[in-house]
Amino acid sequence: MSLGCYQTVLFPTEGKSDFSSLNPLKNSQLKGNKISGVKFSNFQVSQRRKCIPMKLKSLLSVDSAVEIEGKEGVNTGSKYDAIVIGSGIGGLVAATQLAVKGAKVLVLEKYVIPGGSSGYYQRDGYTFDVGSSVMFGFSDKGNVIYVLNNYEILESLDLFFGVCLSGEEICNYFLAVSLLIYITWIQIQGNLNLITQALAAVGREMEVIPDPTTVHFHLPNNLSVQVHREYSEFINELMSKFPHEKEGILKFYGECWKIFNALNSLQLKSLEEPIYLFGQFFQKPLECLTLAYYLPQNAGDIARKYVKDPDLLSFIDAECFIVSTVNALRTPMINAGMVLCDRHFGGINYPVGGVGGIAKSLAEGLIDQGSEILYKANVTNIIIDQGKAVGVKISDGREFFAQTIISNATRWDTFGKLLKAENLPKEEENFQKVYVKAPSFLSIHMGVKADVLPPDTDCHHFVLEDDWTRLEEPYGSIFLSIPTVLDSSLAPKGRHILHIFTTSPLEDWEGLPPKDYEAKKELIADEIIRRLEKKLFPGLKSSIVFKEVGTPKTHRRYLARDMGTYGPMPRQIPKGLLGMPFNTTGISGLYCVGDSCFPGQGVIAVAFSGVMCAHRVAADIGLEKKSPILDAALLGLLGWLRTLA
Ligand SMILES: NC(=O)c1ccc[n+]([C@@H]2O[C@H](COP(=O)([O-])OP(=O)(O)OC[C@H]3O[C@@H](n4cnc5c(N)ncnc54)[C@H](O)[C@@H]3O)[C@@H](O)[C@H]2O)c1
Ligand SMILES: CC(C)=CCC/C(C)=C/C=C/C(C)=C/C=C/C(C)=C/C=C/C=C(C)/C=C/C=C(C)/C=C/C=C(\C)CCC=C(C)C
Repeated sequence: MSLGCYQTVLFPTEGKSDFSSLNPLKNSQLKGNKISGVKFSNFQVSQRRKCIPMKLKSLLSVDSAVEIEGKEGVNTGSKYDAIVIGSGIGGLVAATQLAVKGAKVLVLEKYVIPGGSSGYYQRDGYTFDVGSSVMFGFSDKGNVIYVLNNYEILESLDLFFGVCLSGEEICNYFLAVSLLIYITWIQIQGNLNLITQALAAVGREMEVIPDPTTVHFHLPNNLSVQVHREYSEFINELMSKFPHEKEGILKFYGECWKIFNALNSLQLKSLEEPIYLFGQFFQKPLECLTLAYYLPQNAGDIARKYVKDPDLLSFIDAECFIVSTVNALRTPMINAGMVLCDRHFGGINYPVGGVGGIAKSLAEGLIDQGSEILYKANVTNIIIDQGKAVGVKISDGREFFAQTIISNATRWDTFGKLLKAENLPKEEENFQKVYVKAPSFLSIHMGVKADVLPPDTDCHHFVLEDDWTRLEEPYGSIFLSIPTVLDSSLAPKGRHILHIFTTSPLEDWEGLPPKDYEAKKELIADEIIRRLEKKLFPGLKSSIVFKEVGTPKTHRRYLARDMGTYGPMPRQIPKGLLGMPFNTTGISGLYCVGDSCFPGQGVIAVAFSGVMCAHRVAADIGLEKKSPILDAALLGLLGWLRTLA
């Protein structure tokens, strides 16, 4: 998840902006305004995971990437094609995509390094991911040959004949056919490896380590499920836990594959750009209609069509919760389809050296394209002239101007802080009616003695011990990532990293005197560690050699997200993705990108939002085809559709 932990003990004062003391790069040297010489230890890739699909190139050397221009370096009066506020993955993808189309872009980042919730920090020889380490959309499967597996074949046959055949009947009857088709290669476009594509667009490539298990669930009634990379292994394991629901399981996950395959076959660009959108409908009518059909639907409703067992439905809730912070009934089916299949299609892959390398590589690539990135640049206002966004002002008083302004701050921050309240467009009012801020997180970054982990421990765990009703409650579910299982170079020899997080509202942490605040952090962290010790790793507490606890206040401050929120979540049951705004806003020249835009939370989701945003902006500044009449018609139609959500 996105929430990072910077040491609140060191930086307890809200609003203080002495960034020199916050340098997360303990091994780097800050030379004036330029960060240089970040060196990572030798990358020792676990031999257990042999397959390394991509080659390491220019990873994590920020000598040229993190070029921080000084006051004199950036020409504040010059006109850029676009200014991007914030260098989260959403902002960086929008910026780099625009830069490769020929735009001159300036990214303004409040912090000292890029990445936002996908950043990193270093302490005592550990390299910690600020957010979690589960990377979707990061495979080499793009424009590839794709193999159908048995379950998809059965599902397609079932669809084709329009009948409900039992799993066993189908298996016997079509075994021979199925085996034949199994080895038939079917050419489809693979387009969902968006992180890989975003890096490749600016000539970057990262070595990744395939994760054999996306997540290991430890759930009530001693339900333990490992989500194996291989789809058939996962489905077999799930069916073995719920043998009476075999058919329902195949049908629910089969429906996810229909969505995934439709998505994966489209060329992904802005759904707000009519020439592209109509073109896709023309080229791939079935796929587009499939997506249009699922657009207003939620995963929980579809699961209930096929599944009756309450524990299995709760399992599907947990599957959805880890990617949307809400249960399946409130998770858009398109998003569920995307994540529940990509983990088996491209698989989850961890970048060697840590997640922070993605943002660094994008920032490097941006500069290579002739664009600029300025750190310690806290945007305080978006400048509006005659109803159009024309520039921004940063906290030291400097102003920058551009044809378009793209905000990677959340919509609440953009419209609540960077613009005056009277500028709140109707569309934003609607958004705030349909979506609320998801709670923030408590995160614990730890270094532990390696021998506390049993051999073959999985990298990611989700723990909810006794009571399904606690799934969405604060401190109810525990997320745990151990990235050193995949990449041992992230910690000193003989140590592992444990990154633990759980939902926590900001309100729990406000108004406490510093001593009570520290005591509360220790108390809650201890309880979480005790639960993990009991469930997973006996002796955990005594194995801790390093520990830092971040609270919602930490996240609000260092990620610049209102209330430290993880992202938007629907206020009530949503109509799938229908109510989620795209990138244009009610203010001419102002665009939003990131997790409060379609399709929502998640690194791959914000990367898609960046791709969409760059396409729409490029059309508006004349770098892509555009039709003003069709634009007006489509934007009107989409605005109207959103009011139905
Ligand atoms: N797979 C995972 O587990 C994982 C890990 C990390 C992050 N995430 C996802 O990433 C998503 C967030 O990505 P994102 O791109 O929307 O944004 P982000 O919050 O990660 O980044 C926004 C950036 O904008 C900067 N910023 C904000 N206001 C600013 C201002 N006024 N002036 C200058 N800079 C400013 C912040 O410092 C930050 O760097 C989350 O929804 C989360 O789901 C997921
Ligand atoms: C326009 C109209 C109206 C219509 C038309 C139709 C069509 C064509 C449509 C289309 C559509 C589309 C293209 C769509 C797309 C979508 C997408 C791409 C989506 C995506 C999504 C994604 C996501 C959501 C993701 C997420 C993720 C996440 C959040 C993650 C997280 C993770 C974590 C937290 C981890 C955990 C950990 C542990 C367990 C430790």
